[in-house]
Amino acid sequence: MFKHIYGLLNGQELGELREIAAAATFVDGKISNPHSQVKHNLHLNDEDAYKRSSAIMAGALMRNEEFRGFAIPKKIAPPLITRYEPEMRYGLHPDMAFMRTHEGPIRSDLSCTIFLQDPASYEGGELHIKLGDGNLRFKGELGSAIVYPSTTLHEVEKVTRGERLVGITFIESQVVDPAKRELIYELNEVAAIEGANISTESYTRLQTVQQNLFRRWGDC
Ligand SMILES: O=C(O)CCC(=O)C(=O)O
Ligand SMILES: [Fe+2]
Repeated sequence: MFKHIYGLLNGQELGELREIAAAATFVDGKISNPHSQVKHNLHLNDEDAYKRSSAIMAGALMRNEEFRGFAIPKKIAPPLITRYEPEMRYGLHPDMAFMRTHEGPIRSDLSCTIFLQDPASYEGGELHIKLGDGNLRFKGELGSAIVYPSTTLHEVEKVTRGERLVGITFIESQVVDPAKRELIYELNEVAAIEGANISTESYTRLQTVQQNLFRRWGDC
């Protein structure tokens, strides 16, 4: 399942992130994956800038109800600003199952791209996700984010004009199994939408089902 979160970042946050990116130093993205033959991008590499920018993006994700409902996050890797200049791309790859972050190890259940650039200002650079013979392409609006399963094979297509600036992060969910997470998400969404339209007794029973499913399928 895929979730597009519109308006994740407000104007002030976007401004700060773009200012941080403009002043920071970037290095070859292979720093995090030296053996990759397909990774051609740039990672922000400046401790203070990383701290400030990841706090803004992680804060925006954690206050966003849509994100929390969909991802049921346990841990979020500090989001990292990544830049693609013309001719840069990140060829088809799977994401690593386990990652080390300076806040400790996490399992990547979901991957997330936060779009920090107006899509009209660059050409190419679509996030392309393969689903068997199917293909999904995302080029999000400024300030929006796409959350997708880390289990997919995906790539960032070549940027042919302008600059693609994004924040990337990985999320460990309280519900490991994607099918179970999706069922909990759907049930919670319907309960939130319809809760006021059913009797108090039925709503209480529904809440019991929600909590007991979560208790069975989730972990803390
Ligand atoms: O930039 C993106 O949209 C995704 C990058 C990516 O696939 C990764 O860092 O593993
Ligand atoms: Fe990836």
